[in-house]
Amino acid sequence: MNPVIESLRSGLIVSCQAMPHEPLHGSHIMQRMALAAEEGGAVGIRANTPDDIRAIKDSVSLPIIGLYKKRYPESDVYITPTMAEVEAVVEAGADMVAIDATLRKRPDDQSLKDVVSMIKHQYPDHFLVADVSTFEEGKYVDDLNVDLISTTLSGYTEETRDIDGFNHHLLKKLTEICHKPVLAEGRIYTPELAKDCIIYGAYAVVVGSAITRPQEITERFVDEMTL
Ligand SMILES: CC(=O)N[C@H](C=O)[C@@H](O)[C@H](O)[C@H](O)COP(=O)(O)O
Repeated sequence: MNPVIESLRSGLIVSCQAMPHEPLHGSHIMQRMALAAEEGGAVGIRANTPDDIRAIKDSVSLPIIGLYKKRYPESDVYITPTMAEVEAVVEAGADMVAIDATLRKRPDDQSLKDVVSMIKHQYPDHFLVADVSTFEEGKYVDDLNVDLISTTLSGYTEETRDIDGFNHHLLKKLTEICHKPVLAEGRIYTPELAKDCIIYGAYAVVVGSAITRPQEITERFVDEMTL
């Protein structure tokens, strides 16, 4: 296995993301978050937008899963939706590129299969992370030329919107059938759950909000304290 992928095994990947409406938005802040994650023992960083990726690349030596969230009116696909965003993520210095790997209509009307082959053809040295929401999507993409599969979108698509919390069931099913390493991602709020994900067979665990979104962390405390 490639040393970059190998370095992620059984480790914690910290997603450092803040959208424009969030209090911690800003590449400098995400760079500090990523530094803190590195200091704490993370094995990788997941980051959104070319600016954040560049800033993090400047000061952190961990491999970066880059993505670029962009909304197009004609499609619900927003995680690195077209080749233009893939190119921007690669140019910014990401080692891996995460894309929406659901079977939904894409903004440029390309099929997922074609997008995956284009990316691997154009960027053969970059690793491709397929963000899925269901078992069927994971099974489908496992046969394409992707390097890792992540449970990122479970709970965020029409088909899965009733799923609340981390989807253990999806992780277990994917780790059973997929030939590619599977990342556990999405609403993993505790170290205990992250450890369980590794026990269930996750190759590595991606944690975002529980580490890097203090407004959400505060909210969970406040909710829990409401008698
Ligand atoms: C659904 C979607 O757009 N997820 C995004 C993907 O990059 C991020 O907003 C999440 O923070 C990331 O997946 C980590 O998940 P969590 O923050 O729940 O630990």
